[in-house]
Amino acid sequence: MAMIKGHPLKGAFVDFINDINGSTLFSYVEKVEKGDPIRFYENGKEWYKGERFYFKDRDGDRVIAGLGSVRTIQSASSGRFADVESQWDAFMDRSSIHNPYDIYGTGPVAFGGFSFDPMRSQGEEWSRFAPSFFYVPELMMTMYGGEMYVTVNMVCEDVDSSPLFDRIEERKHAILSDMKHPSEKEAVLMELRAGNTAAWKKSVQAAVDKIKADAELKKVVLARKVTAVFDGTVSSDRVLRRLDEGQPDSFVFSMEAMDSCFLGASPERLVKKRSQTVLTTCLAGSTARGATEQEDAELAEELLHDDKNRIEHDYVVQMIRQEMQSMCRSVTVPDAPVVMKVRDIQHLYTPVVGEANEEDSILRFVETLHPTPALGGLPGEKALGVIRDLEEMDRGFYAAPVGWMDYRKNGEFAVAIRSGLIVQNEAFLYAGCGVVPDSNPETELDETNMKLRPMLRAIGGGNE
Ligand SMILES: C=C(O[C@@H]1C=C(C(=O)O)C=C[C@H]1O)C(=O)O
Repeated sequence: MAMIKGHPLKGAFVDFINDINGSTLFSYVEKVEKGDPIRFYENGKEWYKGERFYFKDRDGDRVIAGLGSVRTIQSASSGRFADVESQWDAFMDRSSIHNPYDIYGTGPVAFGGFSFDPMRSQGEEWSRFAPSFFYVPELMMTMYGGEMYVTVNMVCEDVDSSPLFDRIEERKHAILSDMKHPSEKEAVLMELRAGNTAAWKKSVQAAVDKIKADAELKKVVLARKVTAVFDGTVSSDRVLRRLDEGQPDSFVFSMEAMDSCFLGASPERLVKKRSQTVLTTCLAGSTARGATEQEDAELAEELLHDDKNRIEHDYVVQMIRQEMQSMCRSVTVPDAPVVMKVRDIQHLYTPVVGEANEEDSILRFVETLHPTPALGGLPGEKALGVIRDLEEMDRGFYAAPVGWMDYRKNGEFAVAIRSGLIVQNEAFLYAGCGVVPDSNPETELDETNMKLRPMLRAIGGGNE
Protein backbone atom coordinates (compact mmCIF):
# COMPACT_ATOMS: atom_id res chain seq x y z
CA MET A 1 0.00 0.00 0.00
CA ALA A 2 2.89 2.33 0.68
CA MET A 3 3.71 2.60 -2.97
CA ILE A 4 0.30 3.57 -4.28
CA LYS A 5 0.01 6.20 -1.56
CA GLY A 6 3.19 7.88 -2.70
CA HIS A 7 2.65 7.50 -6.42
CA PRO A 8 1.90 10.70 -8.35
CA LEU A 9 -0.86 9.00 -10.34
CA LYS A 10 -2.73 7.71 -7.32
CA GLY A 11 -5.42 10.39 -7.56
CA ALA A 12 -6.04 9.77 -11.24
CA PHE A 13 -6.09 6.02 -10.65
CA VAL A 14 -8.61 6.18 -7.79
CA ASP A 15 -10.92 8.49 -9.78
CA PHE A 16 -10.63 6.14 -12.71
CA ILE A 17 -11.46 2.93 -10.84
CA ASN A 18 -14.40 4.60 -9.14
CA ASP A 19 -15.75 5.44 -12.54
CA ILE A 20 -15.36 2.29 -14.56
CA ASN A 21 -17.73 -0.46 -15.27
CA GLY A 22 -16.38 -3.60 -16.90
CA SER A 23 -12.67 -4.08 -17.57
CA THR A 24 -10.68 -1.07 -18.67
CA LEU A 25 -7.03 -0.28 -19.30
CA PHE A 26 -5.13 2.15 -17.10
CA SER A 27 -1.75 3.00 -18.62
CA TYR A 28 1.07 5.31 -17.60
CA VAL A 29 4.56 6.11 -18.83
CA GLU A 30 7.55 7.16 -16.76
CA LYS A 31 11.07 8.06 -17.72
CA VAL A 32 13.72 6.05 -15.91
CA GLU A 33 17.31 7.04 -15.29
CA LYS A 34 18.99 3.89 -16.44
CA GLY A 35 18.17 0.50 -17.81
CA ASP A 36 18.69 -1.77 -20.73
CA PRO A 37 15.79 -3.35 -22.62
CA ILE A 38 17.47 -6.72 -23.00
CA ARG A 39 18.24 -6.86 -19.26
CA PHE A 40 14.64 -5.84 -18.63
CA TYR A 41 13.51 -8.77 -20.79
CA GLU A 42 15.82 -11.20 -18.99
CA ASN A 43 14.91 -9.89 -15.54
CA GLY A 44 11.24 -10.34 -16.36
CA LYS A 45 11.67 -14.07 -16.85
CA GLU A 46 10.87 -14.99 -13.28
CA TRP A 47 7.34 -13.55 -13.42
CA TYR A 48 6.55 -13.35 -17.08
CA LYS A 49 8.19 -16.31 -18.83
CA GLY A 50 6.14 -17.29 -21.88
CA GLU A 51 4.73 -13.76 -22.26
CA ARG A 52 7.67 -11.60 -23.25
CA PHE A 53 8.69 -9.80 -26.41
CA TYR A 54 11.67 -7.87 -27.71
CA PHE A 55 12.00 -5.71 -30.80
CA LYS A 56 15.01 -3.70 -31.90
CA ASP A 57 14.76 -1.76 -35.15
CA ARG A 58 17.55 -2.10 -37.65
CA ASP A 59 18.79 1.44 -37.13
CA GLY A 60 19.34 0.60 -33.45
CA ASP A 61 17.25 3.66 -32.85
CA ARG A 62 14.45 2.19 -30.82
CA VAL A 63 14.26 -0.94 -28.72
CA ILE A 64 11.12 -2.19 -27.01
CA ALA A 65 10.88 -5.03 -24.49
CA GLY A 66 7.54 -6.17 -23.13
CA LEU A 67 6.61 -8.37 -20.20
CA GLY A 68 3.30 -10.07 -19.45
CA SER A 69 0.02 -9.86 -21.20
CA VAL A 70 -2.89 -7.81 -19.94
CA ARG A 71 -4.83 -8.47 -23.13
CA THR A 72 -4.40 -10.77 -26.10
CA ILE A 73 -5.84 -10.07 -29.51
CA GLN A 74 -6.36 -13.03 -31.79
CA SER A 75 -8.21 -13.54 -34.99
CA ALA A 76 -9.22 -16.40 -37.25
CA SER A 77 -8.34 -16.48 -40.92
CA SER A 78 -10.70 -14.21 -42.86
CA GLY A 79 -10.57 -10.44 -42.40
CA ARG A 80 -7.90 -10.83 -39.74
CA PHE A 81 -6.24 -7.44 -40.20
CA ALA A 82 -9.48 -5.49 -39.83
CA ASP A 83 -10.54 -7.73 -36.98
CA VAL A 84 -7.32 -7.14 -35.03
CA GLU A 85 -7.67 -3.44 -35.66
CA SER A 86 -11.24 -3.25 -34.40
CA GLN A 87 -10.35 -5.24 -31.25
CA TRP A 88 -7.45 -2.86 -30.63
CA ASP A 89 -9.67 0.20 -31.20
CA ALA A 90 -12.30 -1.12 -28.81
CA PHE A 91 -9.68 -1.75 -26.14
CA MET A 92 -8.14 1.71 -26.62
CA ASP A 93 -11.52 3.47 -26.61
CA ARG A 94 -12.06 2.42 -23.01
CA SER A 95 -8.60 3.24 -21.74
CA SER A 96 -7.12 5.93 -19.54
CA ILE A 97 -3.64 6.84 -20.82
CA HIS A 98 -1.16 9.02 -18.96
CA ASN A 99 1.73 9.61 -21.30
CA PRO A 100 3.50 12.97 -21.12
CA TYR A 101 6.06 11.90 -23.75
CA ASP A 102 5.69 12.28 -27.45
CA ILE A 103 7.72 9.17 -28.19
CA TYR A 104 6.47 6.44 -30.52
CA GLY A 105 6.31 3.05 -28.87
CA THR A 106 5.56 4.34 -25.39
CA GLY A 107 2.12 3.96 -23.78
CA PRO A 108 -0.14 1.08 -24.77
CA VAL A 109 1.46 -1.06 -27.46
CA ALA A 110 0.22 -4.30 -29.00
CA PHE A 111 3.05 -6.57 -30.04
CA GLY A 112 2.71 -9.60 -32.28
CA GLY A 113 2.15 -10.59 -35.84
CA PHE A 114 0.22 -12.38 -38.54
CA SER A 115 1.18 -15.86 -39.68
CA PHE A 116 2.53 -16.08 -43.22
CA ASP A 117 -0.49 -17.86 -44.68
CA PRO A 118 -3.61 -18.42 -42.59
CA MET A 119 -4.99 -20.80 -45.25
CA ARG A 120 -2.25 -23.29 -44.51
CA SER A 121 -3.03 -25.96 -41.93
CA GLN A 122 -1.08 -25.33 -38.77
CA GLY A 123 2.11 -27.32 -38.12
CA GLU A 124 2.31 -29.01 -34.72
CA GLU A 125 5.31 -26.86 -33.70
CA TRP A 126 3.25 -23.66 -34.18
CA SER A 127 0.40 -24.79 -31.94
CA ARG A 128 1.03 -22.01 -29.39
CA PHE A 129 0.63 -19.27 -32.00
CA ALA A 130 -2.81 -18.18 -33.20
CA PRO A 131 -2.78 -17.18 -36.90
CA SER A 132 -2.99 -13.54 -35.81
CA PHE A 133 -1.62 -13.00 -32.41
CA PHE A 134 -0.93 -9.82 -30.44
CA TYR A 135 -0.52 -9.06 -26.79
CA VAL A 136 -0.41 -5.94 -24.68
CA PRO A 137 2.32 -6.15 -22.03
CA GLU A 138 1.89 -5.35 -18.37
CA LEU A 139 5.34 -3.75 -18.23
CA MET A 140 7.32 -2.40 -21.13
CA MET A 141 10.63 -0.63 -21.59
CA THR A 142 11.22 1.60 -24.59
CA MET A 143 14.66 2.89 -25.42
CA TYR A 144 14.75 5.85 -27.76
CA GLY A 145 17.57 8.33 -28.40
CA GLY A 146 19.49 6.86 -25.47
CA GLU A 147 16.60 7.58 -23.05
CA MET A 148 14.55 4.93 -21.27
CA TYR A 149 10.81 4.93 -20.70
CA VAL A 150 8.73 2.41 -18.80
CA THR A 151 5.06 1.87 -19.56
CA VAL A 152 2.78 0.20 -17.03
CA ASN A 153 -0.51 -1.24 -18.26
CA MET A 154 -3.17 -2.67 -16.00
CA VAL A 155 -6.63 -3.88 -16.70
CA CYS A 156 -8.90 -2.92 -13.83
CA GLU A 157 -12.10 -4.79 -13.16
CA ASP A 158 -13.54 -3.00 -10.13
CA VAL A 159 -12.77 -0.66 -7.25
CA ASP A 160 -10.50 -3.20 -5.55
CA SER A 161 -7.68 -2.68 -8.05
CA SER A 162 -5.26 -0.93 -5.67
CA PRO A 163 -3.44 -4.18 -4.74
CA LEU A 164 -2.90 -4.76 -8.46
CA PHE A 165 -1.31 -1.32 -8.81
CA ASP A 166 1.02 -2.11 -5.88
CA ARG A 167 1.94 -5.54 -7.14
CA ILE A 168 2.93 -4.23 -10.56
CA GLU A 169 4.89 -1.33 -9.07
CA GLU A 170 6.80 -3.78 -6.87
CA ARG A 171 7.67 -5.98 -9.82
CA LYS A 172 8.67 -2.98 -11.87
CA HIS A 173 11.13 -1.91 -9.19
CA ALA A 174 12.59 -5.41 -8.89
CA ILE A 175 12.96 -5.77 -12.65
CA LEU A 176 14.62 -2.38 -12.99
CA SER A 177 17.11 -3.24 -10.26
CA ASP A 178 20.28 -5.23 -10.83
CA MET A 179 18.94 -8.78 -10.66
CA LYS A 180 21.28 -11.73 -10.64
CA HIS A 181 20.33 -14.82 -12.58
CA PRO A 182 21.58 -18.30 -11.76
CA SER A 183 23.69 -19.40 -14.69
CA GLU A 184 21.86 -21.98 -16.77
CA LYS A 185 23.54 -25.01 -18.20
CA GLU A 186 23.67 -24.60 -21.97
CA ALA A 187 21.80 -27.30 -23.86
CA VAL A 188 24.04 -29.20 -26.26
CA LEU A 189 23.11 -29.57 -29.92
CA MET A 190 22.74 -33.29 -30.60
CA GLU A 191 21.44 -33.41 -34.13
CA LEU A 192 20.80 -31.13 -37.07
CA ARG A 193 18.16 -32.44 -39.47
CA ALA A 194 18.47 -30.64 -42.78
CA GLY A 195 15.30 -32.27 -44.16
CA ASN A 196 15.20 -33.91 -47.55
CA THR A 197 17.38 -31.52 -49.57
CA ALA A 198 17.07 -33.59 -52.76
CA ALA A 199 13.29 -33.29 -52.58
CA TRP A 200 13.60 -29.57 -51.89
CA LYS A 201 15.77 -29.06 -54.97
CA LYS A 202 13.15 -30.93 -56.99
CA SER A 203 10.52 -28.52 -55.73
CA VAL A 204 12.70 -25.59 -56.87
CA GLN A 205 12.91 -27.21 -60.32
CA ALA A 206 9.14 -27.76 -60.28
CA ALA A 207 8.65 -24.05 -59.53
CA VAL A 208 11.01 -23.12 -62.40
CA ASP A 209 8.97 -25.36 -64.73
CA LYS A 210 5.68 -23.84 -63.60
CA ILE A 211 7.02 -20.31 -64.14
CA LYS A 212 8.27 -21.21 -67.62
CA ALA A 213 4.92 -22.76 -68.52
CA ASP A 214 2.82 -19.84 -67.30
CA ALA A 215 3.35 -16.41 -68.85
CA GLU A 216 1.65 -14.70 -65.90
CA LEU A 217 3.69 -16.36 -63.15
CA LYS A 218 7.02 -14.57 -62.68
CA LYS A 219 8.46 -15.55 -59.33
CA VAL A 220 7.82 -17.95 -56.43
CA VAL A 221 9.66 -17.93 -53.12
CA LEU A 222 10.31 -21.39 -51.70
CA ALA A 223 11.52 -22.05 -48.19
CA ARG A 224 12.81 -24.97 -46.16
CA LYS A 225 13.06 -25.92 -42.53
CA VAL A 226 15.99 -27.31 -40.58
CA THR A 227 15.38 -28.93 -37.20
CA ALA A 228 17.95 -28.78 -34.40
CA VAL A 229 17.57 -31.21 -31.51
CA PHE A 230 19.25 -30.53 -28.15
CA ASP A 231 19.88 -32.60 -25.05
CA GLY A 232 17.79 -30.25 -22.91
CA THR A 233 15.65 -27.12 -22.98
CA VAL A 234 17.18 -24.41 -25.15
CA SER A 235 17.59 -21.04 -23.42
CA SER A 236 15.88 -18.64 -25.80
CA ASP A 237 17.23 -15.74 -23.68
CA ARG A 238 20.75 -16.79 -24.54
CA VAL A 239 19.87 -17.12 -28.23
CA LEU A 240 18.28 -13.67 -28.21
CA ARG A 241 21.36 -12.15 -26.59
CA ARG A 242 23.62 -13.67 -29.22
CA LEU A 243 21.43 -12.29 -32.00
CA ASP A 244 21.32 -8.90 -30.35
CA GLU A 245 25.07 -8.70 -29.94
CA GLY A 246 25.98 -10.41 -33.21
CA GLN A 247 23.56 -8.71 -35.63
CA PRO A 248 23.74 -4.96 -35.02
CA ASP A 249 22.41 -4.15 -38.51
CA SER A 250 19.23 -6.19 -38.30
CA PHE A 251 15.85 -6.08 -36.65
CA VAL A 252 16.22 -8.37 -33.66
CA PHE A 253 12.97 -9.75 -32.33
CA SER A 254 11.62 -12.31 -29.94
CA MET A 255 8.04 -13.32 -29.31
CA GLU A 256 7.20 -15.84 -26.60
CA ALA A 257 4.05 -17.92 -26.50
CA MET A 258 3.96 -20.23 -23.48
CA ASP A 259 6.76 -22.78 -23.91
CA SER A 260 7.62 -21.56 -27.41
CA CYS A 261 9.71 -18.63 -28.56
CA PHE A 262 9.92 -17.29 -32.10
CA LEU A 263 12.96 -15.11 -32.66
CA GLY A 264 15.34 -13.88 -35.30
CA ALA A 265 17.54 -11.16 -36.78
CA SER A 266 15.97 -9.87 -39.99
CA PRO A 267 17.41 -7.24 -42.34
CA GLU A 268 13.98 -6.58 -43.86
CA ARG A 269 11.46 -3.94 -42.87
CA LEU A 270 7.90 -4.52 -43.95
CA VAL A 271 6.65 -1.14 -42.81
CA LYS A 272 7.32 1.64 -40.37
CA LYS A 273 4.80 4.41 -39.82
CA ARG A 274 5.40 7.67 -37.99
CA SER A 275 2.59 10.16 -38.31
CA GLN A 276 2.35 10.75 -42.09
CA THR A 277 5.57 9.05 -43.11
CA VAL A 278 5.55 5.44 -44.19
CA LEU A 279 8.74 3.53 -44.91
CA THR A 280 8.95 0.17 -46.60
CA THR A 281 11.65 -1.93 -48.20
CA CYS A 282 12.33 -3.86 -51.35
CA LEU A 283 14.91 -6.48 -50.44
CA ALA A 284 15.59 -9.31 -52.87
CA GLY A 285 18.66 -10.57 -54.69
CA SER A 286 21.47 -12.04 -52.63
CA THR A 287 25.15 -12.90 -52.65
CA ALA A 288 27.78 -13.99 -50.15
CA ARG A 289 30.11 -11.75 -48.14
CA GLY A 290 33.70 -11.78 -49.32
CA ALA A 291 36.62 -13.07 -47.27
CA THR A 292 38.50 -9.80 -47.89
CA GLU A 293 37.32 -6.25 -48.35
CA GLN A 294 38.18 -6.40 -52.00
CA GLU A 295 36.37 -9.67 -52.63
CA ASP A 296 33.37 -8.31 -50.72
CA ALA A 297 33.28 -5.21 -52.94
CA GLU A 298 33.62 -7.34 -56.08
CA LEU A 299 30.72 -9.55 -55.03
CA ALA A 300 28.59 -6.47 -54.35
CA GLU A 301 29.46 -5.06 -57.77
CA GLU A 302 28.57 -8.36 -59.47
CA LEU A 303 25.26 -8.50 -57.61
CA LEU A 304 24.38 -4.97 -58.71
CA HIS A 305 24.88 -5.96 -62.34
CA ASP A 306 23.52 -9.49 -62.29
CA ASP A 307 20.45 -9.84 -64.52
CA LYS A 308 18.80 -12.66 -62.60
CA ASN A 309 19.05 -10.85 -59.28
CA ARG A 310 18.02 -7.51 -60.77
CA ILE A 311 14.90 -9.06 -62.29
CA GLU A 312 14.04 -10.80 -59.01
CA HIS A 313 14.49 -7.50 -57.21
CA ASP A 314 12.53 -5.52 -59.75
CA TYR A 315 9.41 -7.67 -59.25
CA VAL A 316 9.42 -6.57 -55.62
CA VAL A 317 9.89 -2.90 -56.54
CA GLN A 318 7.04 -3.04 -59.08
CA MET A 319 4.55 -4.46 -56.59
CA ILE A 320 5.56 -2.26 -53.68
CA ARG A 321 5.51 0.92 -55.78
CA GLN A 322 2.03 0.10 -57.04
CA GLU A 323 0.59 -0.79 -53.62
CA MET A 324 2.16 2.24 -51.94
CA GLN A 325 0.81 4.54 -54.65
CA SER A 326 -2.67 3.18 -53.97
CA MET A 327 -2.37 4.16 -50.28
CA CYS A 328 -0.21 7.30 -50.25
CA ARG A 329 -0.37 10.89 -51.54
CA SER A 330 3.18 10.62 -52.77
CA VAL A 331 5.74 7.84 -53.05
CA THR A 332 9.48 8.07 -53.58
CA VAL A 333 11.33 5.12 -55.07
CA PRO A 334 15.00 5.42 -56.12
CA ASP A 335 15.73 4.43 -59.72
CA ALA A 336 18.18 1.69 -58.84
CA PRO A 337 18.93 -0.53 -55.86
CA VAL A 338 21.97 -0.27 -53.61
CA VAL A 339 23.67 -3.10 -51.72
CA MET A 340 22.77 -3.82 -48.11
CA LYS A 341 25.39 -5.77 -46.19
CA VAL A 342 24.62 -7.81 -43.10
CA ARG A 343 26.98 -10.17 -41.35
CA ASP A 344 26.53 -13.25 -43.53
CA ILE A 345 25.04 -11.97 -46.75
CA GLN A 346 24.54 -8.97 -49.03
CA HIS A 347 21.28 -8.00 -50.73
CA LEU A 348 19.89 -5.65 -53.34
CA TYR A 349 17.99 -2.99 -51.47
CA THR A 350 15.57 -0.25 -52.53
CA PRO A 351 14.09 1.84 -49.71
CA VAL A 352 10.62 3.31 -50.38
CA VAL A 353 9.08 6.33 -48.65
CA GLY A 354 5.43 7.34 -48.80
CA GLU A 355 3.35 10.20 -47.45
CA ALA A 356 -0.01 9.05 -46.08
CA ASN A 357 -2.66 10.41 -43.75
CA GLU A 358 -1.67 10.64 -40.14
CA GLU A 359 -4.76 8.70 -39.03
CA ASP A 360 -4.17 5.75 -41.40
CA SER A 361 -3.43 2.65 -39.39
CA ILE A 362 -0.16 0.83 -39.88
CA LEU A 363 -2.19 -2.39 -40.18
CA ARG A 364 -3.63 -1.20 -43.48
CA PHE A 365 -0.11 -1.11 -44.85
CA VAL A 366 0.74 -4.49 -43.34
CA GLU A 367 -2.32 -6.03 -44.95
CA THR A 368 -1.64 -4.54 -48.36
CA LEU A 369 2.07 -5.24 -48.49
CA HIS A 370 2.20 -8.75 -47.01
CA PRO A 371 3.47 -10.92 -48.56
CA THR A 372 5.66 -8.88 -50.89
CA PRO A 373 7.14 -10.75 -53.88
CA ALA A 374 10.34 -11.03 -51.75
CA LEU A 375 8.63 -13.71 -49.66
CA GLY A 376 5.62 -14.81 -51.71
CA GLY A 377 6.14 -14.20 -55.40
CA LEU A 378 4.46 -12.55 -58.36
CA PRO A 379 1.55 -12.38 -58.87
CA GLY A 380 0.87 -12.83 -55.17
CA GLU A 381 -2.16 -15.13 -55.10
CA LYS A 382 -0.87 -17.38 -57.82
CA ALA A 383 2.54 -17.66 -56.14
CA LEU A 384 0.87 -18.52 -52.83
CA GLY A 385 -0.96 -21.33 -54.60
CA VAL A 386 2.36 -22.74 -55.84
CA ILE A 387 3.90 -22.43 -52.37
CA ARG A 388 0.92 -24.32 -50.88
CA ASP A 389 1.44 -27.06 -53.48
CA LEU A 390 5.21 -27.38 -53.30
CA GLU A 391 6.31 -26.46 -49.77
CA GLU A 392 5.86 -29.35 -47.42
CA MET A 393 5.70 -27.37 -44.21
CA ASP A 394 3.85 -24.65 -42.38
CA ARG A 395 5.87 -21.41 -42.37
CA GLY A 396 4.03 -20.27 -39.25
CA PHE A 397 5.36 -16.78 -38.52
CA TYR A 398 8.50 -17.20 -40.61
CA ALA A 399 8.51 -14.59 -43.44
CA ALA A 400 5.45 -12.98 -41.86
CA PRO A 401 4.88 -9.51 -40.37
CA VAL A 402 6.11 -9.30 -36.76
CA GLY A 403 6.22 -6.05 -34.81
CA TRP A 404 4.25 -3.54 -32.82
CA MET A 405 1.66 -0.81 -33.10
CA ASP A 406 0.98 1.87 -30.54
CA TYR A 407 -2.26 3.55 -29.49
CA ARG A 408 -1.77 6.18 -32.18
CA LYS A 409 -1.55 3.40 -34.78
CA ASN A 410 2.05 4.09 -35.54
CA GLY A 411 4.52 1.27 -35.29
CA GLU A 412 6.88 -0.96 -37.13
CA PHE A 413 6.78 -4.47 -38.59
CA ALA A 414 9.74 -6.49 -39.78
CA VAL A 415 9.52 -9.37 -42.22
CA ALA A 416 10.38 -12.22 -39.86
CA ILE A 417 13.11 -13.96 -41.87
CA ARG A 418 16.49 -15.30 -40.58
CA SER A 419 14.34 -16.66 -37.81
CA GLY A 420 13.56 -19.77 -35.85
CA LEU A 421 11.08 -21.23 -33.42
CA ILE A 422 12.32 -22.73 -30.18
CA VAL A 423 10.06 -25.26 -28.52
CA GLN A 424 11.67 -26.80 -25.43
CA ASN A 425 14.55 -28.96 -26.70
CA GLU A 426 14.03 -28.30 -30.40
CA ALA A 427 14.68 -25.37 -32.70
CA PHE A 428 13.08 -25.05 -36.14
CA LEU A 429 15.00 -22.75 -38.45
CA TYR A 430 13.70 -21.41 -41.75
CA ALA A 431 15.15 -19.95 -44.93
CA GLY A 432 13.95 -19.42 -48.46
CA CYS A 433 14.84 -17.85 -51.77
CA GLY A 434 13.23 -16.35 -54.82
CA VAL A 435 12.78 -18.72 -57.75
CA VAL A 436 12.74 -17.24 -61.27
CA PRO A 437 13.21 -18.95 -64.68
CA ASP A 438 17.02 -18.81 -64.38
CA SER A 439 17.16 -20.37 -60.92
CA ASN A 440 19.48 -23.29 -60.35
CA PRO A 441 18.30 -25.63 -57.54
CA GLU A 442 21.83 -26.27 -56.23
CA THR A 443 22.66 -22.54 -56.03
CA GLU A 444 19.33 -21.84 -54.34
CA LEU A 445 20.06 -24.53 -51.76
CA ASP A 446 23.43 -22.86 -51.04
CA GLU A 447 21.65 -19.56 -50.65
CA THR A 448 19.26 -20.98 -48.05
CA ASN A 449 22.25 -22.38 -46.16
CA MET A 450 23.81 -18.93 -46.10
CA LYS A 451 20.54 -17.48 -44.79
CA LEU A 452 20.36 -20.10 -42.04
CA ARG A 453 23.77 -19.11 -40.67
CA PRO A 454 22.75 -16.30 -38.28
CA MET A 455 20.24 -18.51 -36.47
CA LEU A 456 22.52 -21.54 -36.51
CA ARG A 457 25.29 -19.52 -34.91
CA ALA A 458 22.88 -18.08 -32.33
CA ILE A 459 21.64 -21.50 -31.23
CA GLY A 460 25.24 -22.64 -30.85
CA GLY A 461 25.35 -24.73 -34.01
CA GLY A 462 27.41 -22.44 -36.21
CA ASN A 463 30.98 -23.17 -37.15
CA GLU A 464 32.29 -19.64 -36.72
C1 LIG B 1 13.39 -15.70 -48.09
C2 LIG B 1 14.41 -15.12 -47.45
O1 LIG B 1 14.94 -13.92 -47.83
C3 LIG B 1 14.32 -13.13 -48.83
C4 LIG B 1 14.76 -13.50 -50.19
C5 LIG B 1 15.85 -12.92 -50.78
C6 LIG B 1 16.35 -13.42 -52.12
O2 LIG B 1 15.69 -14.31 -52.68
O3 LIG B 1 17.38 -12.95 -52.60
C7 LIG B 1 16.51 -11.84 -50.17
C8 LIG B 1 16.02 -11.29 -49.04
C9 LIG B 1 14.71 -11.69 -48.50
O4 LIG B 1 13.70 -10.87 -48.98
C10 LIG B 1 15.00 -15.74 -46.22
O5 LIG B 1 15.93 -15.16 -45.66
O6 LIG B 1 14.53 -16.79 -45.80
